[in-house]
Amino acid sequence: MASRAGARPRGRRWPEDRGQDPQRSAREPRGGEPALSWFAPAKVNLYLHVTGRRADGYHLLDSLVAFAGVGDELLAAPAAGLTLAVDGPAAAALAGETDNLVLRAARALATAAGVPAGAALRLHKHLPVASGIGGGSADAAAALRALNALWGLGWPEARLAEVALALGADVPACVASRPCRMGGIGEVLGPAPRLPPVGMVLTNPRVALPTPAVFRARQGGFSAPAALPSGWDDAAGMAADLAALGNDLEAPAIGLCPPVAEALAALRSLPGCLLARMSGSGATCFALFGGADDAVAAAQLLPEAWWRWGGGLHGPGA
Ligand SMILES: C[C@@](CO)(OP(=O)(O)O)[C@H](O)COP(=O)(O)OP(=O)(O)OC[C@H]1O[C@@H](n2ccc(N)nc2=O)[C@H](O)[C@@H]1O
Ligand SMILES: Nc1ncnc2c1ncn2[C@@H]1O[C@H](COP(=O)(O)OP(=O)(O)O)[C@@H](O)[C@H]1O
Repeated sequence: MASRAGARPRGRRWPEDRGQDPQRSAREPRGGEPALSWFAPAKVNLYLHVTGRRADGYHLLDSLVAFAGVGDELLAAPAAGLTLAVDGPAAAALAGETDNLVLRAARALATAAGVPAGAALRLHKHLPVASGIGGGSADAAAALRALNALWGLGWPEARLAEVALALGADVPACVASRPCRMGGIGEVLGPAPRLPPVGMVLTNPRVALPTPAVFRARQGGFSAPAALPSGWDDAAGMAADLAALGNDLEAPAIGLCPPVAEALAALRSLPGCLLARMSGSGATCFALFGGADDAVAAAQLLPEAWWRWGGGLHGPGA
């Protein structure tokens, strides 16, 4: 349930003077080793329509993606070789991971840039793994941004996004880490409608749900892309429009993992809940509220055994 409250007060935008990367922040050196930290926020699919399927089996999507004020944190320091240490409340879920997306991202960037892959990386893992909020994708994206700076590459976001797509369909959106309209298999990123300040609760009944299985379990045809306004003035108007849309992966996810339905019912019963829906391929579900304070209070009412978080959005709209 960590948020970046210590490094970035909730509801405040990043200061303009932090340099070219709004996710980068100064960090006290750890153990005498100078390090910079990058925030890897949770990705939330406010709606998700599966609009088609490519010949290679990947699905075409239409989704409005926003980022929550909770996430992992990646620290990067100069080093001759490439190392990664993982700690934090969700680290145990990655104990058996032999090919962490952070290391894959580092190697992919080094290869693409033709530079040696040298960095001492430390990942504070807070987000539940395999849970529909793109934690691994956010970590990979943070690594790309961190090493772009550490290795002095100065690549623009579009060039990083090319390396990102080879790591996962969600990684380009996580490189952007700002609200966007997602198309293609995840690599077509357009502007999002203007988002109002909203509160958000995220919860996961602590069940991992692998993305390929959920896509495989999907039945029926395809949905049309949504028609969205240019912006919303308040959370209630945004929730009302989103209520007319859906997450096409929600039904197959519930079929594979009934606790998703329990999480949705619990979110809908919270005072002030404007909308509750599953994110991505699940099992994490979100609820929207009028403000961040309402969401913080509501999250406390969910079962303690679940992963739960309440707050505001990351970036514009926060
Ligand atoms: C469903 C989404 C929605 O944002 O979120 P998550 O549930 O992962 O958070 C993403 O599209 C997930 O992106 P990501 O997790 O990066 O997917 P990848 O690693 O590239 O693909 C994992 C598997 O998911 C399926 N897949 C993924 C993306 C896509 N557009 N079509 C697919 O069919 C494929 O079976 C693929 O082998
Ligand atoms: N740093 C990482 N964080 C999370 N998962 C990782 C990481 N590195 C590799 N993985 C692998 O990627 C898979 C998908 O993880 P994740 O991005 O959390 O899923 P989702 O996109 O559904 O939220 C995990 O099952 C895990 O095996």
